[in-house]
Order: sequence, then structure tokens, then C-alpha cells
Amino acid sequence: MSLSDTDTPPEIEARFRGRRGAFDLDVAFSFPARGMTALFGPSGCGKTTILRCMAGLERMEEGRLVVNGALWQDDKTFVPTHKRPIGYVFQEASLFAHLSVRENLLFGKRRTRATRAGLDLDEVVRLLGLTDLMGRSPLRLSGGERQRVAIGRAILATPEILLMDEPLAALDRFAKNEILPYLERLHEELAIPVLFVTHDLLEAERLADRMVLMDKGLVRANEPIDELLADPSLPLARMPEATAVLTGKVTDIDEVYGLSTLMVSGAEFLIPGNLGPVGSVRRLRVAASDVGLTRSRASGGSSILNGPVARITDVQPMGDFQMTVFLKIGPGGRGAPLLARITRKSWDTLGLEVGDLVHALIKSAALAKDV
Ligand SMILES: Nc1ncnc2c1ncn2[C@@H]1O[C@H](COP(=O)(O)OP(=O)(O)OP(=O)(O)O)[C@@H](O)[C@H]1O
Repeated sequence: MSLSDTDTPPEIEARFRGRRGAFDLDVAFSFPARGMTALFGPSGCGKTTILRCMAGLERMEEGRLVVNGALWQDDKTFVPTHKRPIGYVFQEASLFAHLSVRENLLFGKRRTRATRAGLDLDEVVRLLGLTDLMGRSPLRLSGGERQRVAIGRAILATPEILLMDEPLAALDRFAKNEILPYLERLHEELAIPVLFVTHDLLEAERLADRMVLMDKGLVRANEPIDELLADPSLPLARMPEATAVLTGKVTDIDEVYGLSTLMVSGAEFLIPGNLGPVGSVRRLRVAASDVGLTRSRASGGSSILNGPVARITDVQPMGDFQMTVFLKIGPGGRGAPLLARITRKSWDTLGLEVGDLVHALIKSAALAKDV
């Protein structure tokens, strides 16, 4: 029975075990063959090694890799790199200096296999904003522009999976901010699954649907990003900059007040600015430190527009004086996860307990940051 005969959506299944010098890698994880998955963890935890194993650039003592039902590696099989339909984007774009941007992009396209329909050149050029660069030499591009071309070239080869190894790491913050919106757009429109390595949490929060969290050669967690960031058993929610991501659909634009309504699991949010056409999917990052809690919302008594009902699912001390409160939005407490950072005094004064329903007050300015 082929995968298409079952209800199981296509996925990528990887298992690699072996030693490099003093470093032991022992990972087994799978992720859906759609959307963006971040491979996240501290320096030296094995992220690049995993990507290289997936590309067939390295072969571990034990390995198994299945991509969309096709076996690329097991005890007996090892599909060589040049036969793997992958796109690989490195930290530094390696473009052909003697070719124009257009020729570099078409070089990717020439390798296109006929089996899988992908984006055509015009779509890639539009998505990555390359129109004005097409005739230029890569030597006359900024780092961010070069990286956009490298990503475009990789996509035009219509791979089964796009592997990106810290594609933004070589860029300064300004260039990163310039390229991130293009990647967000790609995220919306690209059918090819992307596995990208990063140790920048902000990148993962903005782009990833899922995160594989690594530590010392092991996978510590592999979950949808919204759940992972707010998982009380993992370290990310305990960091000072702990942040939740909320994904929702734009349901209304109020031109008079300049507010967009975003329908998130469990509540509607009013977001300053025009978030784009009704129906589009948008993501909000909400820092725990931008969320306060109250038991009741006195009518008309607050400038805060967003105070959805949420249930407290867990609480952890953060140092001596603060608490991290874990919430699920909605009266049933089953909606999107959210985090709040409040003082221990407020926790005690309000007499809060796990299981309580509260209002999570979110500053509008905090919601307007990325959009
Ligand atoms: N061929 C090798 N021989 C010896 N040690 C190796 C070899 N390849 C990788 N290592 C070691 O394996 C560990 C994991 O390396 P890897 O590059 O995968 O980490 P990483 O998580 O991608 O790190 P970074 O975020 O710094 O790029 C490191 O300690 C590295 O020194």
C-alpha cells in the first residue's frame, strides 16, 4: 500500500546514531512534509551534522531516513547526495560569480526533475523580491540579496525538502530584518517542506511551525512551535525573554480605528494596523512580560483592548520575585497556549491557582511589533 492510499499525511522520518571525535549523536525524529521545521539548540549540539546526514554528505554508523515514503537510507540503502532531491542553503550563499542573478536562478531550474510541480521562475522572483536584481552579478549584491537568490535557486530545483543551515546567521540584524518578511511569505506559499537550523529563537518564533529542540546530540522535544515555547517541562518558557506565538486568521479590518481582528484558537484579538486581506493567516509573538492577569474586567475601565479569558494550566517561580504563568486561551481552557510573567506578590494578592479562569491582559503595542 502506498502512502497515498492511507490517511497519513506525508512525513519525513529521520534517525541517526554515531560518533564524531568525542561527540555522540543519537537522534530519532519525524516531522510533516509541509511547513517549516526549526532545528534549534546551542552551539555544538549537532544541528549541522543532522542536516549533513539528511543531505547524504555524511553517513552515520546507524541511520534511517524516509522522505515522503521514499527510503533514502537504512542499513542496506544509501542514496548518494547527487541523487537526493534536496535543496541546500548554506550560511553564506555560494552563487556563481560569472553568472547573472537570472542565470544563477535558471541553473537551479535546469536541474528540475519532471516528477514534482514546483513554483515557476516568475513566482519565485515575485516571492523573493528579485525583479530588480535579475541582470546583476552576484558580486554586486548585499549579503541578504545574495541569500535570497540562493534560496530562490534551491526552490527552483523543486526539491522534496529544502535544508537551510543558519541561512541568516551571516547577516547583520538589519539585513536579517529585511529578509525575514520574504521568508515569511515563502512560508505561506511554498509547498516544499523546509528544515532549517538556527540558534536564533526569534527566527524560529517567526518562521517555524514546528521545532525540534536539541541538546548535546539528543532531541529533547519535537512539537508544534506554539506548544513547545509554552511547555512547562522545557527550558524555553523559563527564559527571561519567554514568548508565545499565536496563529490566527484575519476576520475583519476596521478602517476607522485602524484595527484588524485576528481569530486565534480560543479568542478574537484586535491588532493595531492592517494585517492584510481578510482570510489571511497571521502570526503574533507575545512576550510573557507583556501579559498581565486580572480576575475580572471592569467595564470600560481599561485601555487594554485584548483581555481574553484563559485558564491557568501551570505556574513556575522565576527567580525569587516573579512567576511564569502558563495559560490556555478560551473559557474552556483549550485554546492557544499563552505565557504571562507576573510578580509573586500579584500572584498571592489575586489568590491565583492552577485551574482558575482569568483575563490575560495584553498590551496592544506588544501585539503590533512584528506586523
Ligand atoms: N568530523 C568530525 N570530527 C570530530 N568532531 C566533529 C566532526 N563533525 C562534527 N564534530 C563535532 O560534533 C559536534 C556537533 O557539531 P555540529 O556542527 O553538528 O553542531 P551545531 O549544533 O551545528 O553547532 P553550531 O550551532 O555551532 O553550528 C561539535 O562538537 C563538533 O565539533
